[in-house]
Amino acid sequence: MNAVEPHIVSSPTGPANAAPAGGIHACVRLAYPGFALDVDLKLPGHGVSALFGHSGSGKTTLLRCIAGLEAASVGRIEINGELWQDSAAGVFVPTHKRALGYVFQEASLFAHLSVRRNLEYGMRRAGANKVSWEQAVELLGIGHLLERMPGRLSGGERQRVGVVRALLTSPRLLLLDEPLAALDLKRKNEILPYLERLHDELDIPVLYVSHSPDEVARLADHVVLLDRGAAIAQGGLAETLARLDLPTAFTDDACAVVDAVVAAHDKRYHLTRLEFQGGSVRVALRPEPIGRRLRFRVHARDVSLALERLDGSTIINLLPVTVIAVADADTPAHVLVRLDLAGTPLLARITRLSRDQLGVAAGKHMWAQIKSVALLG
Ligand SMILES: Nc1ncnc2c1ncn2[C@@H]1O[C@H](COP(=O)(O)OP(=O)(O)OP(=O)(O)O)[C@@H](O)[C@H]1O
Repeated sequence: MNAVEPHIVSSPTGPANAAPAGGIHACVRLAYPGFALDVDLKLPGHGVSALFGHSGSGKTTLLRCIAGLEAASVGRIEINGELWQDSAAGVFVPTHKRALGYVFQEASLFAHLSVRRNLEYGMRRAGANKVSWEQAVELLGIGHLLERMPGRLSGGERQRVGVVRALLTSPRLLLLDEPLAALDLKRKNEILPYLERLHDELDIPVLYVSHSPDEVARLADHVVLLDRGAAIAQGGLAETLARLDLPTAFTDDACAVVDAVVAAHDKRYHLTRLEFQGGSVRVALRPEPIGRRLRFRVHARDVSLALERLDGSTIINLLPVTVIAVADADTPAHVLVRLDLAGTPLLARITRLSRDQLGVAAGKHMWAQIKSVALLG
């Protein structure tokens, strides 16, 4: 992690050579002694794209390239139709003209200015705001903190102020570099709902660097796995998590993530039915109203397989699935099975013995028994 001061960057008027809108394209190369970054990313122009990878895999370096902080980087960077860099054409828009908000592990605020003055300082240097003051302050829930001095903020509050400050610069792209890394679990859980609201209520694409599979599962729509400066996978979150061909380092806690909608509440048994593409599951009664979107996670170790529907069982979530592929798991005793549930990917971790006894192989129709479902958020 590079310790750099956060930027407050202003909104550019927009380079003359802007191309039609169309996602984030970051094709970047940069070499340090002993490390080379070489990626070609095509990411959606909305939602949260998580950059995930081990320490030293190049996540921060990639963000710094996108922000224009690495003058030696070469390649092409285009953000929803705005060209920030095209080395072949000699284009390099300087950082202060890239409409981006950058939030680091620890938001560094001016200690002698109140939260309000810190935010106003950022705004003064920005142009017309895409996100209003009221909207940004409300989204991150910092209205009651505006007159405080930074020294009297908790770590989580500082980060929320840092995100508001970044939003008030009218970014076309938000770069969040492990914004929760310096927080303990309690503070992390306090701030995550605010980050989820960002995602749900603002149309600003976010690149989110994280080491934490939990954060990625909870916040990301899209994921990029970085390994030694290369993007070894990129794609939709559910699809990428269910890939069996990635190094075990990324899959030792294999799970599937499913986006669902609250479909029904059963007050008698205190259960809620969540519907998703290809099926539904029942979970302990949820407070959310019918129609609310919810994401849940199913660990591969919590999914078992049967040849027939086993109704004489205490497991209430039984789903018909098709086996897509079988691969080695984290121990020699187990295999990971990728399953398809009418378009929704699931993973099961079963023993090799069961694989052979039940003839688990690609194309086979089976029943998945889901022992536990974890709601995210
Ligand atoms: N200014 C620099 N000069 C030389 N090497 C650097 C420089 N900045 C980073 N590196 C090296 O580049 C590699 C990638 O670093 P980077 O900070 O991008 O990784 P990261 O994935 O963000 O790691 P972490 O999760 O620990 O923050 C590391 O090997 C690091 O030592």
